[in-house]
Amino acid sequence: MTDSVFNFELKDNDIAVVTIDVPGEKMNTLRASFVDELNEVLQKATSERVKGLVFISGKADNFIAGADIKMLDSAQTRDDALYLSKTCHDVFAQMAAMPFTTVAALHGATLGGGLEFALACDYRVCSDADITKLGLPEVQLGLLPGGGGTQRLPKLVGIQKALEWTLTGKQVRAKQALKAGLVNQCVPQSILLTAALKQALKGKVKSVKPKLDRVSQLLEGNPFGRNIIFKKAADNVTKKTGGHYPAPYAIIKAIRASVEMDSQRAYQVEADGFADLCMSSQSKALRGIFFATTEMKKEWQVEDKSSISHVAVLGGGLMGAGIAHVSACKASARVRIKDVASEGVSKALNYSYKILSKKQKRRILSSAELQLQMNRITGVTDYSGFKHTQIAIEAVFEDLSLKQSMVADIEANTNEQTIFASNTSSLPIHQIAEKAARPENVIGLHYFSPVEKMPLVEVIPHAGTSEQVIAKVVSFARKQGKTPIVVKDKAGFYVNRILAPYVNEAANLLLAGEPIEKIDQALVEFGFPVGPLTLLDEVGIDIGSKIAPILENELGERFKAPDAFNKLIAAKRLGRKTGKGFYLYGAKDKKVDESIYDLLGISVSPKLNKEEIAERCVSQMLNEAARCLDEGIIASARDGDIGAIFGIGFPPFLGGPFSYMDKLGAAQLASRLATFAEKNTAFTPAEALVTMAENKTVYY
Ligand SMILES: C[C@H](O)CC(=O)SCCNC(=O)CCNC(=O)[C@H](O)C(C)(C)COP(=O)(O)OP(=O)(O)OC[C@H]1O[C@@H](n2cnc3c(N)ncnc32)[C@H](O)[C@@H]1OP(=O)(O)O
Repeated sequence: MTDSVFNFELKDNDIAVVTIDVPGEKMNTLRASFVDELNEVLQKATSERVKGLVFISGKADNFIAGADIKMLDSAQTRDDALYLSKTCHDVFAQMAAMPFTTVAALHGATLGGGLEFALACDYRVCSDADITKLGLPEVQLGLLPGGGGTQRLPKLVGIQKALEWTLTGKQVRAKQALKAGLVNQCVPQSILLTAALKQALKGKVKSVKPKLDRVSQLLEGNPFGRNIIFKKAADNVTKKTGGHYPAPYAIIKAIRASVEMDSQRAYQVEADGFADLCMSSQSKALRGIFFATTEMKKEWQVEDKSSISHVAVLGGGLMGAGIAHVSACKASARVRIKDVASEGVSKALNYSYKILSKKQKRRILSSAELQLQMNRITGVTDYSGFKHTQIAIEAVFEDLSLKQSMVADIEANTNEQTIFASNTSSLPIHQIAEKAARPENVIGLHYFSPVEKMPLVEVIPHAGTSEQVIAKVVSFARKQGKTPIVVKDKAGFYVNRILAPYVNEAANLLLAGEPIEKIDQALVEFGFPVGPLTLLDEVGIDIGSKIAPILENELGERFKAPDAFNKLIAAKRLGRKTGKGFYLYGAKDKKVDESIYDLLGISVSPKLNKEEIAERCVSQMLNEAARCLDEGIIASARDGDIGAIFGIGFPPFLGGPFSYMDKLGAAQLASRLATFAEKNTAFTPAEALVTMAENKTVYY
C-alpha cells in the first residue's frame, strides 16, 4: 500500500492513468490536504507530455463520495469554508485547462465534490452497475455544491434539470445520467478502464449543448423564460420547506449566476454561498444527522454474516403489505404473507405491485426486474411453507391474546432459530413473549406508516431476548433500508411516547377554542411536515385513542387523552380512512369540518399566537424525550434525535429534540414548563431537566 492518494502510471501509448485511492479508507473523499498532490500529478502529466489522462478509483464500490464532511465540519470560520470552496475551484479549473484530454472513469458513488471532480474532466464514462450513482447531495447537508457544481452542471444538463437535482440532492443512475448528458458514455464495469483509455487516446471532445426539448430550449434560452424558472423554483422551495433552510435559495442564486454573470463573479457567488451555509446552524444540524446515522450503522454488528433470506409476514393489511414490500424489494428476501383470508393476501400483493408499477412507469425498473421482485412474494392462508422461515413479522390487530397465539403458531410451524418479531405499537413485548417456548427469539419491530417511505424502525428487545437476535434484527432492518434504534420495552416505546403528549396538547388547545387549521399551521411553521391534528387524522383517531390508555396506565395521568376523542369515534370520525376526522377529505384536498366544533361543544375563540401554540405542544414532546433518556428508553441523546426526526419528522434543521433542548438551554425550558404547569400539571418539568438546569449541563 502506498501513502499516495493519486497514483500516477504512464501507459505505453502516452496515456496516464491516475488511480484515486485514499489510504486506509473504504470510501474516497476529498480533503484540502490532497491538493498539492493532485497539482503534482497534473504537472507530471504535463511535463511528460501525455496525450491523455484517465482518473479512476482504486476502491471497489466508489469513485469519490464528495468532500470529506469531517473536514467541512472542522471549518471554524467563514474564511476557512471560503478557502475550501476556492481551493476546489482553483484545482478543478486547472484540471479543466489541461492541454491533454482528461477522462473520468466512474463506478459506484460519485457524489458531491466527487461529481464536481468528474465535471472538471473533458469526458465522463461510467459503469452501468446498479451501485453507480451520481449526484450533488450537498443540499441534504444544508450546503450547496461548492466545487463548481452549480456552474458546470447547468451547462451539461440544462438549468431545470440542474435545479431539480441540486435542490433535491437526487442521485441518478448510469442510464439516466447518460440520457441527460451528465456522462458521455455508459459501459459494463469490466470494460470501464478500456473505454476510458480509448477515449483519452481520441483526444478532446467538443463541448455539446444540453439535450433539451423545444419548450425547455425556449424557456432556458431567454431572460424572461429563465425568470419564470427561477421564480417557480424558489416558490416551490418555500412551499416545501417553509423557508426554514437557506441552502436551496443559495443554490438557485448560484445556478442563476452561472447563466447571468461572467464566470469569475458567478464562481464567487457559489463560494460565498458555500461559506455562509457551512457556518449556518441548519447545516451544522444536518451534518450532525449524517455523522449520527453513519455511527449507528456500526452498532449491533452480527457475527453471522449470512443475511436473512426467508421472511414470513403475518397479516396482509397496510402495515403487513408494507413490511412484505421492503423485505422483498429492499432486503431481497423471499417473503410469504399469511392472512386469514385470501383477499388479504391479494391486497398485500397488489400493494407491492402498485409501487413497483409506478417505478416501472418512471423507468426506474424494467418489467423483468418488476417480475423478479414480485416473484419473491407469495401468499397463503395457512402455515404451509413456513419451515425455513428465519423471521416472522406479525402485523395483526393490537390484541395481546391474538399475538400470543401467533407466537405459539410460529413456534409450531417453523424451526428453533425462527425469530418472532411483533410490529405492535403499544403492547409490551415481554407480555407477547410470556407464553413463548423460546422467548429469547421474541422481539418488537415497530415500523411507521407508510412502511416503504418512513425511514425509522424501533427494535424492542424484552429482558429475555438474546443479543444475537437483536443484532440479527437490527441488521435485517438496515437491509430493508431502515434506520433502526434499539429502545426499551416500556409503554409507547420511544416515538409514540413523545408523540402522545404533543398530540394531547394540540387537542387540549382545540378544546380551549383554538381553531384546527391554526394549530396545524403553527406546528408546520415550526418545521413539522404536518400538523398534529392532520397527523392524528392520518394515523386514525381510533388508533391513537387505543394507545392512550396503555400509556396512561403504565406512565401516569399526564398521558390521559381528552375524553372528546370518544365523541369523534362514536360519530365515526376516525380520520382520513373514514373520509372525515378533524378535516373532511375530498378526492384531492381536505378542509376543516366546521361541524366538529359543535360536536365537541367548542366555541372557537383564539387566544394564543402560533408561536405560543407551537411552544406548548413542542415543550410537551421535549419534556417526555428528556424522561425517556433518563429512564433508558433510548440509549443516547443521539438515538433520541434520530428517532424523532426519522419517526415523526421533528424538524431536521433543529437537529432533533435533544439538540434543540441544548439550544434552548435546560434552565429556560424547565422554567417555561414550570410556568405552564401552574395551570396543567402534565407540564411538570422532568426531573432530569431540572437537574440539568441546576448543574448547567447539556446533552451534547
Ligand atoms: C465542496 C463539495 O461540494 C461539498 C461536498 O462534497 S459535501 C459531501 C457530499 N457528499 C455526500 O453527502 C455523500 C455522503 N455519503 C453518503 O451519502 C454515503 O456515505 C454513501 C451513499 C456514499 C455510502 O453509503 P454506505 O455504503 O451506507 O456507507 P457509509 O457507512 O455511509 O459510509 C462509509 C464510510 O464512508 C464515510 N463517508 C462517506 N461519505 C463521506 C464524506 N463525504 N465525508 C466523510 N466521510 C464519508 C462514512 O462516514 C463511513 O465512514 P466510516 O466507515 O469510518 O464510518
